[in-house]
Amino acid sequence: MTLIGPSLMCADWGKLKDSVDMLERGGVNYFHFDIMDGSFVPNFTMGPDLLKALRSYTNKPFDIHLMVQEPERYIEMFAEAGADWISIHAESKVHLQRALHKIRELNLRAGVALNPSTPLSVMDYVWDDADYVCLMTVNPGFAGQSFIPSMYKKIADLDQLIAENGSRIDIQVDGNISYETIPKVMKLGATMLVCGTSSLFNSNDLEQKAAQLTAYVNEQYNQLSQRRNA
Ligand SMILES: O=C(CO)[C@H](O)[C@H](O)COP(=O)(O)O
Repeated sequence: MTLIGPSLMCADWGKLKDSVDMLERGGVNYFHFDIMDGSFVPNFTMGPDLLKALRSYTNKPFDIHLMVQEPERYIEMFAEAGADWISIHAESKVHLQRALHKIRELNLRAGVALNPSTPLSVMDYVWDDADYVCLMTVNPGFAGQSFIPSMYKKIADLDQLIAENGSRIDIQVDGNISYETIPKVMKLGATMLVCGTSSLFNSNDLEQKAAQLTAYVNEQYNQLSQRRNA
């Protein structure tokens, strides 16, 4: 199964609860929150109070992408606010292994997020400490950018490394995940899609958009499974 997670930074913040309701009715699998500190990335977004405000309205997992300079300082804060999965950037000021361990100690799924230019070798000694890798397919900080073409090879390389390591890590892709890029990233091994302006948040009828996207992703998944089993 390939999971769809709307990137809530792309939603209308004046109607966030309604957006969450509509997206859930449309069949999305999790909600993705981009947390930006104005330092690791040149933008500001949401914080733990926003998670708390939305937590009671859905049982779907909250996926927290910490685009912050010192993520280790905020893991507990977001766990208490309702996070289920937390990814931290390998490029931030962090003891990566310790931070991943800390996330898992809180019974959450731990993710490593990588900027487009960061080599996959940063995963070399933490394969056993992570549950997913969030590959940024645009430079982090802003929605509405173009997919960086060299990221196709990076997804394929990561998929191969995961197989070589016998690991069960999921590949999440984030940035310009659209009807055009989805078949390609899924074919290369992506199992978690972060969906923003390119595929979901370009209409007010979010339920219909989510249902259409869910049907499309499921169809792609079934086609891929058939080809792999043929
Ligand atoms: O992480 C992000 C930006 O840093 C957003 O989640 C993502 O870019 C949003 O999707 P789209 O590119 O389709 O607008």
